[in-house]
Amino acid sequence: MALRGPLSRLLRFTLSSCKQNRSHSVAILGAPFSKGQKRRGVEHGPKAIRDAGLVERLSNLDYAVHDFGDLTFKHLEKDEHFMHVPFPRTVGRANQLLSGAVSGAVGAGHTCIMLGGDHSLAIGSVEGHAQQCPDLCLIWVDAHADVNTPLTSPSGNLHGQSVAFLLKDLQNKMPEVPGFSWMKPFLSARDLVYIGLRDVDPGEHIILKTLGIQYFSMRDIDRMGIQRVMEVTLDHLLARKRRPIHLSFDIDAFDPSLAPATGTPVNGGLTYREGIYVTEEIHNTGLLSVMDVVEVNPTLGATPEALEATTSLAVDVIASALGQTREGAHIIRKSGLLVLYRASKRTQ
Ligand SMILES: NC(=[NH2+])NCCC[C@H](N)C(=O)O
Ligand SMILES: [Mn+2]
Ligand SMILES: [Mn+2]
Repeated sequence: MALRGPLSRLLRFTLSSCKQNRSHSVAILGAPFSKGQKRRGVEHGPKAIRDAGLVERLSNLDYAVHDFGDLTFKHLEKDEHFMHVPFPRTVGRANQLLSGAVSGAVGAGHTCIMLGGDHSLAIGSVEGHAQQCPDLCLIWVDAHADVNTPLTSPSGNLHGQSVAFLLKDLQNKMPEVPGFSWMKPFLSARDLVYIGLRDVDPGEHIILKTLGIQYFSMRDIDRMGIQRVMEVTLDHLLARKRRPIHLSFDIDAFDPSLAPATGTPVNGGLTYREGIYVTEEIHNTGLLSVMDVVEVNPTLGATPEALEATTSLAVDVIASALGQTREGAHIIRKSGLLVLYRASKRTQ
């Protein structure tokens, strides 16, 4: 597992503190990895999202954009199933590498955008973020809860189990999966909120209920409206104290009519406006520290248009999480400084 030049340089430059107010510099980390599930193609996600114009869009938002390229993941030869879980050591090693890269980027003061790859990558991404920011909170936007343990998982796929590896509260329910001895669970159930759920396995439902995890299913969004959902989400996570946000955004949270190029689509997902509202509100906290965008699988777009819709949607949610507004913005002079004026910030 080797690192490319700029990334290895980044890793050497780590600071221990976690800044509360994120800088105006963004690190992009590509994670072309697909072994957390059985459909190949999702490893081409980072290239497809870059090709949809990501760097240019973020530069237009006035960020210093540092694209650190793609990590290089190796498939381990001797990697037998663990129970019915495929490629445990390969997934474990990939996440260990990614964890170091995310920790390096956050430590160097960047807001970090991790482009997947499948959602098993959130294990390393959140773990690396927590190395720098132990008090982080996690917003998981997804059709799925991804909180199966190897014992509850119907598929065995690790992309459906990422959250179980993170949660302290599940420690005694998790067997020792080979490839993951480098990490320990660190997240409390109360530091996590789900948005967009609509395909939750029975074992996952037991976990959500017994741990009292705050979640908003698509039915909750229908009932409460996305504005109230975000109000309760941010209140739940930030009312006691302001702290860094990790946003893990699975593109299958969106309705498949908007994001068809993904491996496990589920009908009845977020509308474009609901998804963008989620990221706008997260941006407005000023606390976004790391964002994952995962499960874009370019080989599953039935037509070039279907693929284009999915990748440009991925770019839109990233830009929105980083401050692109629908109402517009302009530069003003304030005590001798030029500052970007966004009217939506007035209501904070
Ligand atoms: N990251 C995802 N798209 N996860 C889909 C998970 C589907 C199912 N719950 C499973 O455990 O296999
Ligand atoms: Mn999903
Ligand atoms: Mn997911």
